[in-house]
Amino acid sequence: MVCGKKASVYVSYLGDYLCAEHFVEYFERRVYDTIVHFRLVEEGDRVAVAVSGGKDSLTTLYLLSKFAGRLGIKVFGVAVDEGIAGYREYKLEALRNLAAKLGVEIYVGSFKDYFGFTLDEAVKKLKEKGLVIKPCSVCGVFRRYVMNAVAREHDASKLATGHNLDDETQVFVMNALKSHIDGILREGIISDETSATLVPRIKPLYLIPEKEVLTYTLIMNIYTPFVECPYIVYAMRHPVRHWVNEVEDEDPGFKYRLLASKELARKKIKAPYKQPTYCRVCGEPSTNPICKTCLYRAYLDEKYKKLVEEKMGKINFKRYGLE
Ligand SMILES: Nc1ncnc2c1ncn2[C@@H]1O[C@H](COP(=O)(O)OP(=O)(O)OP(=O)(O)O)[C@@H](O)[C@H]1O
Repeated sequence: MVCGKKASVYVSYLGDYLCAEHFVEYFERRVYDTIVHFRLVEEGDRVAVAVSGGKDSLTTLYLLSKFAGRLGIKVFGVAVDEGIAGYREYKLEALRNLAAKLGVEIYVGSFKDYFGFTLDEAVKKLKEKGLVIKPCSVCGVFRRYVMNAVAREHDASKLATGHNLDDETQVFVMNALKSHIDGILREGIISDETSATLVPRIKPLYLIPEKEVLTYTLIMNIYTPFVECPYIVYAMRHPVRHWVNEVEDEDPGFKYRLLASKELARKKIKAPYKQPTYCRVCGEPSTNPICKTCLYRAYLDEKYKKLVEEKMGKINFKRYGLE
Protein backbone atom coordinates (compact mmCIF):
# COMPACT_ATOMS: atom_id res chain seq x y z
CA MET A 1 0.00 0.00 0.00
CA VAL A 2 1.52 3.34 -0.98
CA CYS A 3 -0.14 6.34 0.67
CA GLY A 4 2.82 8.60 1.33
CA LYS A 5 2.48 8.46 5.14
CA LYS A 6 5.19 7.10 7.41
CA ALA A 7 4.89 3.29 7.51
CA SER A 8 5.70 2.52 11.13
CA VAL A 9 3.77 -0.62 12.06
CA TYR A 10 5.28 -3.99 11.17
CA VAL A 11 2.69 -6.58 10.14
CA SER A 12 4.06 -10.06 10.49
CA TYR A 13 1.56 -11.73 8.12
CA LEU A 14 2.44 -9.28 5.33
CA GLY A 15 6.12 -9.12 6.25
CA ASP A 16 5.86 -5.38 5.66
CA TYR A 17 5.27 -2.01 7.35
CA LEU A 18 2.01 -0.03 7.18
CA CYS A 19 1.03 3.44 8.29
CA ALA A 20 -1.30 3.66 11.31
CA GLU A 21 -4.41 4.26 9.21
CA HIS A 22 -3.80 1.36 6.84
CA PHE A 23 -2.81 -0.86 9.78
CA VAL A 24 -6.21 -0.28 11.42
CA GLU A 25 -7.95 -1.02 8.12
CA TYR A 26 -5.87 -4.21 7.66
CA PHE A 27 -6.37 -5.36 11.27
CA GLU A 28 -10.15 -4.96 11.25
CA ARG A 29 -10.48 -6.64 7.86
CA ARG A 30 -8.33 -9.57 8.98
CA VAL A 31 -10.47 -10.17 12.09
CA TYR A 32 -13.71 -9.79 10.11
CA ASP A 33 -12.50 -12.15 7.37
CA THR A 34 -11.42 -14.70 10.00
CA ILE A 35 -14.90 -14.65 11.53
CA VAL A 36 -16.54 -15.11 8.15
CA HIS A 37 -14.06 -17.62 6.69
CA PHE A 38 -14.13 -19.96 9.68
CA ARG A 39 -17.88 -19.41 10.22
CA LEU A 40 -17.34 -18.44 13.82
CA VAL A 41 -20.83 -16.95 14.02
CA GLU A 42 -24.08 -17.21 12.12
CA GLU A 43 -26.91 -14.75 11.77
CA GLY A 44 -29.04 -14.59 14.89
CA ASP A 45 -26.25 -15.71 17.24
CA ARG A 46 -26.14 -14.22 20.74
CA VAL A 47 -22.41 -13.83 21.28
CA ALA A 48 -21.08 -13.48 24.82
CA VAL A 49 -17.58 -12.01 24.81
CA ALA A 50 -15.50 -13.16 27.77
CA VAL A 51 -13.84 -9.91 28.80
CA SER A 52 -11.12 -9.80 31.41
CA GLY A 53 -10.36 -6.11 30.89
CA GLY A 54 -7.06 -6.98 29.19
CA LYS A 55 -6.17 -5.67 25.72
CA ASP A 56 -7.12 -8.81 23.78
CA SER A 57 -10.59 -9.31 25.19
CA LEU A 58 -11.37 -5.57 25.10
CA THR A 59 -10.39 -5.58 21.42
CA THR A 60 -12.59 -8.63 20.82
CA LEU A 61 -15.53 -6.88 22.50
CA TYR A 62 -14.88 -3.68 20.56
CA LEU A 63 -14.66 -5.38 17.18
CA LEU A 64 -17.55 -7.81 17.65
CA SER A 65 -19.80 -4.95 18.70
CA LYS A 66 -18.57 -2.98 15.67
CA PHE A 67 -19.32 -5.91 13.32
CA ALA A 68 -22.58 -6.96 15.06
CA GLY A 69 -24.88 -5.23 12.55
CA ARG A 70 -23.03 -6.58 9.49
CA LEU A 71 -22.94 -10.10 10.92
CA GLY A 72 -26.53 -10.03 12.20
CA ILE A 73 -25.54 -10.98 15.75
CA LYS A 74 -26.21 -9.65 19.28
CA VAL A 75 -23.17 -9.03 21.48
CA PHE A 76 -22.76 -8.73 25.24
CA GLY A 77 -19.90 -9.14 27.70
CA VAL A 78 -19.28 -11.71 30.41
CA ALA A 79 -16.68 -11.01 33.09
CA VAL A 80 -15.43 -13.20 35.89
CA ASP A 81 -14.44 -11.59 39.16
CA GLU A 82 -12.05 -14.13 40.66
CA GLY A 83 -11.50 -11.99 43.76
CA ILE A 84 -7.88 -10.86 43.24
CA ALA A 85 -7.41 -7.71 45.31
CA GLY A 86 -5.38 -4.92 43.72
CA TYR A 87 -5.88 -6.33 40.24
CA ARG A 88 -9.34 -7.41 39.15
CA GLU A 89 -11.17 -4.27 40.34
CA TYR A 90 -9.03 -2.09 38.01
CA LYS A 91 -9.56 -4.36 35.03
CA LEU A 92 -13.31 -4.51 35.70
CA GLU A 93 -13.46 -0.73 35.76
CA ALA A 94 -11.73 -0.53 32.37
CA LEU A 95 -14.12 -3.00 30.79
CA ARG A 96 -17.19 -1.29 32.26
CA ASN A 97 -15.96 2.02 30.79
CA LEU A 98 -15.51 0.52 27.33
CA ALA A 99 -18.84 -1.32 27.51
CA ALA A 100 -20.63 1.91 28.46
CA LYS A 101 -19.04 3.69 25.47
CA LEU A 102 -20.12 0.88 23.15
CA GLY A 103 -23.58 0.54 24.72
CA VAL A 104 -22.95 -3.15 25.41
CA GLU A 105 -24.36 -5.01 28.44
CA ILE A 106 -21.85 -6.68 30.82
CA TYR A 107 -22.73 -9.54 33.17
CA VAL A 108 -20.31 -10.32 35.98
CA GLY A 109 -20.06 -13.64 37.86
CA SER A 110 -17.75 -14.00 40.84
CA PHE A 111 -15.96 -16.95 42.43
CA LYS A 112 -17.44 -15.76 45.73
CA ASP A 113 -21.00 -16.11 44.38
CA TYR A 114 -20.46 -19.44 42.61
CA PHE A 115 -18.08 -21.17 45.03
CA GLY A 116 -18.26 -19.20 48.29
CA PHE A 117 -14.61 -18.05 48.30
CA THR A 118 -12.37 -15.66 46.40
CA LEU A 119 -9.19 -16.69 44.59
CA ASP A 120 -7.17 -14.83 47.24
CA GLU A 121 -8.80 -17.01 49.92
CA ALA A 122 -8.25 -20.14 47.82
CA VAL A 123 -4.55 -19.31 47.36
CA LYS A 124 -4.15 -18.95 51.12
CA LYS A 125 -5.53 -22.46 51.52
CA LEU A 126 -3.38 -23.82 48.67
CA LYS A 127 -0.29 -22.42 50.41
CA GLU A 128 -1.32 -24.03 53.71
CA LYS A 129 -1.57 -27.33 51.83
CA GLY A 130 1.90 -26.94 50.34
CA LEU A 131 0.98 -25.55 46.88
CA VAL A 132 0.63 -29.01 45.32
CA ILE A 133 -1.43 -27.32 42.60
CA LYS A 134 -0.63 -23.86 41.37
CA PRO A 135 -3.06 -20.92 41.72
CA CYS A 136 -3.24 -20.51 37.90
CA SER A 137 -4.46 -24.09 37.42
CA VAL A 138 -7.22 -23.68 39.99
CA CYS A 139 -8.13 -20.22 38.69
CA GLY A 140 -8.30 -21.42 35.08
CA VAL A 141 -10.67 -24.27 35.91
CA PHE A 142 -12.96 -22.10 38.05
CA ARG A 143 -12.86 -19.24 35.56
CA ARG A 144 -13.93 -21.42 32.62
CA TYR A 145 -16.78 -22.81 34.73
CA VAL A 146 -18.10 -19.34 35.69
CA MET A 147 -17.58 -17.91 32.17
CA ASN A 148 -19.64 -20.72 30.69
CA ALA A 149 -22.31 -20.55 33.42
CA VAL A 150 -22.86 -16.79 33.07
CA ALA A 151 -22.92 -17.01 29.25
CA ARG A 152 -25.43 -19.86 29.41
CA GLU A 153 -27.63 -18.04 31.95
CA HIS A 154 -27.92 -15.21 29.41
CA ASP A 155 -28.75 -17.51 26.50
CA ALA A 156 -25.47 -17.10 24.64
CA SER A 157 -25.13 -19.29 21.56
CA LYS A 158 -21.36 -18.54 21.28
CA LEU A 159 -18.70 -17.53 23.77
CA ALA A 160 -15.86 -15.47 22.25
CA THR A 161 -12.51 -15.18 24.00
CA GLY A 162 -9.54 -12.91 23.28
CA HIS A 163 -7.01 -15.68 22.63
CA ASN A 164 -4.50 -14.48 20.03
CA LEU A 165 -1.78 -16.11 17.91
CA ASP A 166 0.75 -15.91 20.74
CA ASP A 167 -1.60 -17.56 23.26
CA GLU A 168 -2.34 -20.35 20.80
CA THR A 169 1.29 -21.08 19.94
CA GLN A 170 2.31 -21.02 23.62
CA VAL A 171 -0.46 -23.47 24.58
CA PHE A 172 0.49 -25.68 21.64
CA VAL A 173 4.14 -25.82 22.74
CA MET A 174 3.16 -26.49 26.37
CA ASN A 175 0.81 -29.30 25.31
CA ALA A 176 3.50 -30.76 23.04
CA LEU A 177 6.06 -30.65 25.87
CA LYS A 178 3.65 -32.52 28.12
CA SER A 179 2.61 -34.94 25.33
CA HIS A 180 -0.92 -33.72 25.97
CA ILE A 181 -2.34 -34.76 22.60
CA ASP A 182 -5.97 -34.32 23.70
CA GLY A 183 -5.18 -30.69 24.52
CA ILE A 184 -3.66 -30.16 21.04
CA LEU A 185 -6.67 -31.72 19.32
CA ARG A 186 -9.11 -29.70 21.41
CA GLU A 187 -7.62 -26.19 20.98
CA GLY A 188 -8.90 -24.87 17.67
CA ILE A 189 -10.42 -21.60 16.52
CA ILE A 190 -13.88 -22.94 17.37
CA SER A 191 -14.60 -25.60 19.98
CA ASP A 192 -16.13 -28.80 18.73
CA GLU A 193 -17.54 -29.95 22.02
CA THR A 194 -21.06 -31.13 21.57
CA SER A 195 -22.36 -31.05 25.12
CA ALA A 196 -25.59 -29.11 25.53
CA THR A 197 -24.28 -27.41 28.68
CA LEU A 198 -21.12 -25.98 27.11
CA VAL A 199 -21.52 -22.81 25.06
CA PRO A 200 -19.37 -23.25 21.90
CA ARG A 201 -16.23 -21.12 22.17
CA ILE A 202 -14.78 -19.01 19.36
CA LYS A 203 -11.50 -17.10 19.04
CA PRO A 204 -11.73 -14.19 16.58
CA LEU A 205 -8.09 -13.08 17.22
CA TYR A 206 -6.68 -16.58 16.56
CA LEU A 207 -4.52 -15.36 13.65
CA ILE A 208 -3.42 -12.05 15.15
CA PRO A 209 -0.03 -11.63 16.89
CA GLU A 210 -0.17 -10.13 20.38
CA LYS A 211 2.05 -7.18 19.39
CA GLU A 212 -0.45 -6.20 16.69
CA VAL A 213 -3.36 -6.29 19.14
CA LEU A 214 -1.36 -4.03 21.43
CA THR A 215 -0.65 -1.63 18.56
CA TYR A 216 -4.34 -1.58 17.63
CA THR A 217 -5.40 -0.73 21.21
CA LEU A 218 -2.87 2.08 21.36
CA ILE A 219 -4.01 3.59 18.06
CA MET A 220 -7.71 3.18 18.94
CA ASN A 221 -7.34 4.38 22.54
CA ILE A 222 -8.72 1.17 23.99
CA TYR A 223 -7.49 1.57 27.54
CA THR A 224 -6.45 -1.21 29.91
CA PRO A 225 -4.72 -0.41 33.20
CA PHE A 226 -1.15 -1.66 33.47
CA VAL A 227 -1.58 -3.93 36.47
CA GLU A 228 -0.36 -7.51 36.60
CA CYS A 229 -2.05 -10.45 38.26
CA PRO A 230 -0.10 -11.03 41.53
CA TYR A 231 -0.13 -14.78 40.83
CA ILE A 232 1.71 -14.44 37.50
CA VAL A 233 4.86 -15.70 39.23
CA TYR A 234 3.23 -19.15 39.34
CA ALA A 235 2.41 -19.21 35.60
CA MET A 236 4.21 -21.96 33.70
CA ARG A 237 3.80 -20.05 30.49
CA HIS A 238 6.52 -17.45 31.06
CA PRO A 239 9.57 -19.40 29.81
CA VAL A 240 7.61 -20.78 26.84
CA ARG A 241 6.42 -17.29 25.84
CA HIS A 242 10.00 -16.07 26.08
CA TRP A 243 11.34 -18.90 23.93
CA VAL A 244 8.65 -18.58 21.22
CA ASN A 245 9.28 -14.82 21.00
CA GLU A 246 13.02 -15.34 20.76
CA VAL A 247 12.69 -17.81 17.88
CA GLU A 248 10.16 -15.53 16.13
CA ASP A 249 12.67 -12.65 16.31
CA GLU A 250 15.37 -14.79 14.71
CA ASP A 251 13.08 -16.54 12.28
CA PRO A 252 10.06 -14.37 11.36
CA GLY A 253 6.89 -16.35 10.65
CA PHE A 254 7.74 -19.02 13.25
CA LYS A 255 4.47 -18.49 15.17
CA TYR A 256 2.38 -18.89 12.01
CA ARG A 257 4.29 -22.04 11.13
CA LEU A 258 3.70 -23.44 14.64
CA LEU A 259 0.00 -22.73 14.31
CA ALA A 260 -0.03 -24.37 10.88
CA SER A 261 1.66 -27.46 12.35
CA LYS A 262 -0.98 -27.64 15.03
CA GLU A 263 -3.79 -27.36 12.48
CA LEU A 264 -2.15 -30.06 10.38
CA ALA A 265 -1.91 -32.34 13.41
CA ARG A 266 -5.56 -31.63 14.25
CA LYS A 267 -6.55 -32.55 10.70
CA LYS A 268 -4.47 -35.72 10.53
CA ILE A 269 -5.12 -37.11 14.00
CA LYS A 270 -8.83 -37.42 14.42
CA ALA A 271 -9.77 -37.68 18.07
CA PRO A 272 -11.52 -41.01 18.60
CA TYR A 273 -15.21 -40.68 19.36
CA LYS A 274 -15.85 -40.87 23.07
CA GLN A 275 -19.28 -41.31 24.57
CA PRO A 276 -19.83 -38.09 26.58
CA THR A 277 -19.59 -38.65 30.33
CA TYR A 278 -20.67 -36.31 33.11
CA CYS A 279 -19.56 -35.30 36.59
CA ARG A 280 -21.53 -37.27 39.16
CA VAL A 281 -21.69 -34.22 41.41
CA CYS A 282 -22.65 -31.25 39.20
CA GLY A 283 -23.66 -32.94 35.93
CA GLU A 284 -21.22 -30.95 33.75
CA PRO A 285 -19.18 -32.84 31.09
CA SER A 286 -16.19 -34.61 32.61
CA THR A 287 -13.89 -37.46 31.64
CA ASN A 288 -13.57 -38.46 35.31
CA PRO A 289 -16.45 -39.35 37.68
CA ILE A 290 -15.80 -35.96 39.31
CA CYS A 291 -15.01 -32.85 37.22
CA LYS A 292 -12.02 -30.63 38.04
CA THR A 293 -14.24 -27.82 39.29
CA CYS A 294 -15.91 -30.06 41.89
CA LEU A 295 -12.60 -31.75 42.73
CA TYR A 296 -10.81 -28.45 43.42
CA ARG A 297 -13.82 -27.09 45.32
CA ALA A 298 -13.85 -30.17 47.53
CA TYR A 299 -10.08 -29.85 48.02
CA LEU A 300 -10.47 -26.25 49.18
CA ASP A 301 -13.77 -26.32 51.01
CA GLU A 302 -14.62 -28.86 53.75
CA LYS A 303 -18.38 -28.27 53.44
CA TYR A 304 -18.34 -28.99 49.72
CA LYS A 305 -16.12 -32.01 50.26
CA LYS A 306 -18.72 -33.43 52.67
CA LEU A 307 -21.45 -32.86 50.12
CA VAL A 308 -19.43 -34.59 47.38
CA GLU A 309 -18.57 -37.53 49.62
CA GLU A 310 -22.23 -38.00 50.51
CA LYS A 311 -22.91 -38.41 46.78
CA MET A 312 -19.98 -40.52 45.65
CA GLY A 313 -18.03 -41.79 48.64
CA LYS A 314 -14.57 -40.81 49.85
CA ILE A 315 -12.51 -38.77 47.36
CA ASN A 316 -9.05 -40.15 46.76
CA PHE A 317 -7.16 -36.84 46.32
CA LYS A 318 -3.91 -38.78 45.86
CA ARG A 319 -5.29 -40.32 42.67
CA TYR A 320 -5.66 -36.82 41.26
CA GLY A 321 -2.16 -35.76 42.34
CA LEU A 322 -3.44 -33.45 45.06
CA GLU A 323 -1.75 -35.17 48.04
N1 LIG B 1 -11.67 -12.71 34.47
C1 LIG B 1 -12.08 -12.97 33.24
N2 LIG B 1 -13.35 -12.70 32.86
C2 LIG B 1 -13.78 -12.97 31.62
N3 LIG B 1 -13.01 -13.51 30.66
C3 LIG B 1 -11.74 -13.80 30.98
C4 LIG B 1 -11.20 -13.55 32.27
N4 LIG B 1 -9.92 -13.94 32.27
C5 LIG B 1 -9.66 -14.41 31.04
N5 LIG B 1 -10.74 -14.33 30.25
C6 LIG B 1 -10.87 -14.74 28.83
O1 LIG B 1 -9.85 -15.67 28.50
C7 LIG B 1 -8.97 -15.10 27.52
C8 LIG B 1 -7.53 -15.51 27.78
O2 LIG B 1 -7.19 -15.27 29.13
P1 LIG B 1 -5.86 -14.51 29.57
O3 LIG B 1 -5.56 -14.92 30.95
O4 LIG B 1 -4.82 -14.64 28.52
O5 LIG B 1 -6.41 -13.00 29.59
P2 LIG B 1 -5.73 -11.65 30.04
O6 LIG B 1 -4.27 -11.69 29.75
O7 LIG B 1 -6.17 -11.33 31.44
O8 LIG B 1 -6.45 -10.57 29.14
P3 LIG B 1 -6.60 -10.41 27.59
O9 LIG B 1 -6.49 -11.76 26.96
O10 LIG B 1 -7.92 -9.80 27.44
O11 LIG B 1 -5.51 -9.47 27.14
C9 LIG B 1 -9.19 -13.60 27.62
O12 LIG B 1 -8.86 -12.98 26.40
C10 LIG B 1 -10.67 -13.53 27.92
O13 LIG B 1 -11.44 -13.72 26.76
